[in-house]
Amino acid sequence: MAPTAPTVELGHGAAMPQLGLGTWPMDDAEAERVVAEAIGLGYRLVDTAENYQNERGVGLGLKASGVAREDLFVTTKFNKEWHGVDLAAEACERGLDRLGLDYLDLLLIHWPNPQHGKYIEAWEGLVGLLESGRVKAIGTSNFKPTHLDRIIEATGVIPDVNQIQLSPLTTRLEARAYHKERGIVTQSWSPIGGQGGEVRNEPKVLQLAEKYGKTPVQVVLRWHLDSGLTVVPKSSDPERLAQNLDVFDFELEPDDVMSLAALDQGEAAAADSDQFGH
Ligand SMILES: NC(=O)C1=CN([C@@H]2O[C@H](COP(=O)(O)OP(=O)(O)OC[C@H]3O[C@@H](n4cnc5c(N)ncnc54)[C@H](OP(=O)(O)O)[C@@H]3O)[C@@H](O)[C@H]2O)C=CC1
Repeated sequence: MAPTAPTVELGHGAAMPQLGLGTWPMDDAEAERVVAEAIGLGYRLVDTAENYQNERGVGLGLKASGVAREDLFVTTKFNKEWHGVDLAAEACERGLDRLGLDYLDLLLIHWPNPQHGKYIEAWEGLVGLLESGRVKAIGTSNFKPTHLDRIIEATGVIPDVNQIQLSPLTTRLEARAYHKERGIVTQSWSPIGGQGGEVRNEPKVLQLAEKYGKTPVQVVLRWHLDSGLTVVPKSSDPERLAQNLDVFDFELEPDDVMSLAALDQGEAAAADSDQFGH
């Protein structure tokens, strides 16, 4: 059995596993099966979203796993239609209802949608949910430093987590430096390159896989962990789920971490949250 991922302490005190299960794109039936399997393998963090339309399946998978609620870490996110103080609270209640839970470990604003103009109000709503204890941690996703500046200035409350697209091909140095300065934990989405998967076929990755006797995906996941990042890789396959969690018995040498970061294709290769979002 693979080990359970170590945790990182978030700004508001919650302990979040450094590695968890991504669930996009899974439908309810697939999510129910995969979430239960993953927890059985040792996963404790599950990442979903209103937008994935699989929270009900995720919730059934959590229950089917038989693992106690307090030993699980559940993240969901809400869409821009809920960007408002009271609307964010309603989005949380609806998410909880779909998941069949009575609290969330982490609730994220999925995209800032700056053209919609209401993400500061959404953040104020999340601050209220944190204070009421309905959520243990609050955060953002796809927020740039300019968006983060505005919500922090408006409330004085720093997000626990900012979940952004990040891999050796999109290393997001500016965002990471900003997060580090403020104690925000960076969580990488599409950490192994998403469905296209280019990063896992990079010659440098293949060479390091050979050197460490690991798979290319294990090398890429280790790059995130050795760079101080947290990750939510997705797999629906039992063997790959086990493989992706089995990355806590080796570390990359610092030179190898740097050589993978040198694959960066720049900010333009990442989804632009000023232009994109649901
Ligand atoms: N906040 C946001 O806006 C976003 C958040 N996310 C979150 O991040 C998660 C991860 O991102 P995602 O885009 O899924 O990309 P990932 O980088 O996790 O890559 C997933 C792909 O890699 C394949 N894969 C997984 N493990 C292995 C392996 N060991 N060897 C070979 N192939 C493998 C999967 O296929 P298979 O299933 O067949 O194994 C799937 O096609 C999502 O599931 C979601 O939870 C994603 C996008 C946006």
